[in-house]
Amino acid sequence: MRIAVLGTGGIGGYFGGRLAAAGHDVTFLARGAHLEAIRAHGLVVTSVAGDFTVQPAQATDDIASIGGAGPVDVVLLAVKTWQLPPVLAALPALVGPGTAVITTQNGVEAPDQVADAVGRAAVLPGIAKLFVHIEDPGRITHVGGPGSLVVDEWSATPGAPSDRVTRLRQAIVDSGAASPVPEDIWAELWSKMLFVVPFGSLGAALDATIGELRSKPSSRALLEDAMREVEALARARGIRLPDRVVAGTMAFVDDQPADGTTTLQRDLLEGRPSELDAWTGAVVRLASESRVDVPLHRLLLEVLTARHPGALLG
Ligand SMILES: NC(=O)C1=CN([C@@H]2O[C@H](COP(=O)(O)OP(=O)(O)OC[C@H]3O[C@@H](n4cnc5c(N)ncnc54)[C@H](OP(=O)(O)O)[C@@H]3O)[C@@H](O)[C@H]2O)C=CC1
Ligand SMILES: CC(C)(CO)C(=O)C(=O)O
Repeated sequence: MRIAVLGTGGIGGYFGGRLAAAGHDVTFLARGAHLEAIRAHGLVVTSVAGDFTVQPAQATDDIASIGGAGPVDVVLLAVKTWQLPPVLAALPALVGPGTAVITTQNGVEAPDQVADAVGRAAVLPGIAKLFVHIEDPGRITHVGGPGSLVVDEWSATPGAPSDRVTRLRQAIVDSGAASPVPEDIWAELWSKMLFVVPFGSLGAALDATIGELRSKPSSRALLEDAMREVEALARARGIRLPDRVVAGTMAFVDDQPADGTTTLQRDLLEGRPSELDAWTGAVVRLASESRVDVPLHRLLLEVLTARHPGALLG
């Protein structure tokens, strides 16, 4: 398959790297010192699921040059939410009638943003579950989590995946990652939101790891309360979340590496622009639209915005 990885960070470097190592024709969009290191030494991935290096790796900082060779089969869209606008502006040149554009962003709004650029038929909502980051220029580190990338068509027929989704899931599995079949991709996307937004915003507000949040009774209770707010919002919007989704998510929380933190928390605490608007901001915004009360998320948004004035600047 001809694949464009737009954003070679934790997610793009990990899943794109595995697909390249498995023999697919992958071009990585990267920039700066990271791009230089990839060009010089390849893309080096250290992973609890097995280390590998893509060398040579096809990498560029010019999206137009990828589209210049015609549409690709798959776009793995793996930039942060606030980095989407310029990438989406260039995306149409990479998309032909059969191209699948996989979203990997946390939150629930990226699929619609991509659909506005290239149409719903191209979009495969995706959910990445793993802890992975850029360690140094050219080097990606995967420290834990399921290591999965769930994908499906926008309007999937249960039990009857499209040919391109079947091929893609098989390619992901053959590359050494997991790609479980979701019952309902939208419920899966919201379930991830229900996990990551409470974890991310409370982790940032309290400067706590997942191990600390889950082991102190006070923060554990807040985590569950925040998850219940997202559950109420999702159900109000007609999302068919699994029964007992909060209990199931807390069991998942208990299973994650104790020192795990979210990308949101790390970006906020290190003073970088962040996805706060797409995570906590989206919960508050969508709740107001759906007339659902989310006081804990409102408080977290207020506190984090006041404490990190650059957080909403993309
Ligand atoms: N990391 C994780 O464990 C998980 C992340 N996610 C989600 O996946 C998405 C991606 O996250 P993650 O991989 O951590 O992010 P990273 O910041 O690690 O990766 C994004 C990469 O894209 C690059 N980039 C952005 N715009 C451009 C551009 N126009 N041209 C070239 N390069 C560009 C960035 O470069 P630069 O640094 O120079 O801006 C960066 O290297 C997020 O929405 C996140 O919520 C989901 C599950 C787990
Ligand atoms: C918490 C984590 C690593 C879970 O996949 C995540 O999605 C993020 O930090 O963006």
